[in-house]
Amino acid sequence: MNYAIPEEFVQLAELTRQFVQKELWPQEAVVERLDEIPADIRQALRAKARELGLFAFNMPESAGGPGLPYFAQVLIREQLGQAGVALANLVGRPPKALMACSAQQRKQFLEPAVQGEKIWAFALSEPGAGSDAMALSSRAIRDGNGWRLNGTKHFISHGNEADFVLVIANVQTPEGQEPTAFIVGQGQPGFIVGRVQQKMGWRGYPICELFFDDVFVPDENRLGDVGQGIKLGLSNIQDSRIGVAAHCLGIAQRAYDYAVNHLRIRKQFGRPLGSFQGLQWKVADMALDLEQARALVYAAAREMDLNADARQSVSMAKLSATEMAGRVVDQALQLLGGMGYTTDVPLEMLYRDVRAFRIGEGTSEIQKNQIARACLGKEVYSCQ
Ligand SMILES: Cc1cc2nc3c(=O)[nH]c(=O)nc-3n(C[C@H](O)[C@H](O)[C@H](O)COP(=O)(O)OP(=O)(O)OC[C@H]3O[C@@H](n4cnc5c(N)ncnc54)[C@H](O)[C@@H]3O)c2cc1C
Repeated sequence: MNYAIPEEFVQLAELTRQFVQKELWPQEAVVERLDEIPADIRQALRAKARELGLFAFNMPESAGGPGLPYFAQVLIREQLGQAGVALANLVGRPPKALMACSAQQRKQFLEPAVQGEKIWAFALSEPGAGSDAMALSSRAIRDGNGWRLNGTKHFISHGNEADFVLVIANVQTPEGQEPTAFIVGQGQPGFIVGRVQQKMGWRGYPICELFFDDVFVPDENRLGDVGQGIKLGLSNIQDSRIGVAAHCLGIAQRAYDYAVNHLRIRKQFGRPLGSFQGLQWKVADMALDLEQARALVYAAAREMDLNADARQSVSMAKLSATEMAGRVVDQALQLLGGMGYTTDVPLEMLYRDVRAFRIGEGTSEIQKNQIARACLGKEVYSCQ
């Protein structure tokens, strides 16, 4: 399909495609086996991503990033999605919430994040607060020139290895509980890394429990104002959702390409598999499914570039692309037969990896809520 992609964005996507295929694909087997990215490989790949200008591709120029439009970011992320999740994420995307850094905080937090010198984790989810992010039980209480932070977080990506964690906790004010963002450094007294949570896919990409036991946070490590925590934490939720959607296009495309190639060369009953009409129709369904999702993702990114309220379109794109990728990878694996189930080909990895995207950055059900709210209007939608 012709999406009238500007030539410079086509080149960016091509540069990313080559990086993925030359640098990331060869490391997938070792990451899958070890469930971690060895330090030397991690450093080399981060350096390469920086050299190619891909690092922090999500950041605006004012933060030292390339200032790419969302459409270009989506094209890059789509290509990165063709690699295993942990490797794809080495191309850092610092939390956009850091844009709220004060002039003083920029040097210490924002700049090292954009340059890839410091790794960040974002800690919102708790055992009692998932889709309902407002149900936080983490608390911060005023203590002299700072705060005492107590609480438990879980599922925190890179929480065990991040230099800094952006923690959202409630502060009691006369108006009630006000979610507020705090920056906590690794190794600070009372900051305890708990279990690395074992999971189905995303090997080499740790998620873990974090405990905050009376951690002292100086006031200069508060990000934004009291009460701005959820707003800040979720300030890049549209970016994250469109990014996940684009990533899933990449996963699905890789699986689809693998399956189509297999149908061309594999023969059974004396004929290429691709000559059986039952399988041809599967390919047609996969191609259609993929292209429908791609059209939604590209359209939503363009809407974001127009500074429009793109919440409904982004939720449609996220819902459509993540669900589509699950279906396409499943069919692709089926088309490879027994080979698809082995670790000799990447389909079983993609099958495991793709599942989490229907959960993170707002589940499929939460995307439907967002879409329905826009369709029905807030008053009717929220009427009890
Ligand atoms: C791989 C991975 C990485 C993650 N990384 C991070 C991270 O770095 N930082 C972080 O803070 N969090 C992270 N998370 C957590 C993630 O954001 C949550 O898992 C997600 O928001 C869903 O919350 P939950 O798991 O508590 O599910 P729940 O909210 O308990 O939902 C359970 C089920 O109920 C459904 N449901 C809930 N409410 C409604 C409703 N109102 N209407 C209809 N259905 C509903 C959900 O869709 C889901 O199917 C990560 C999760 C995963 C899997």
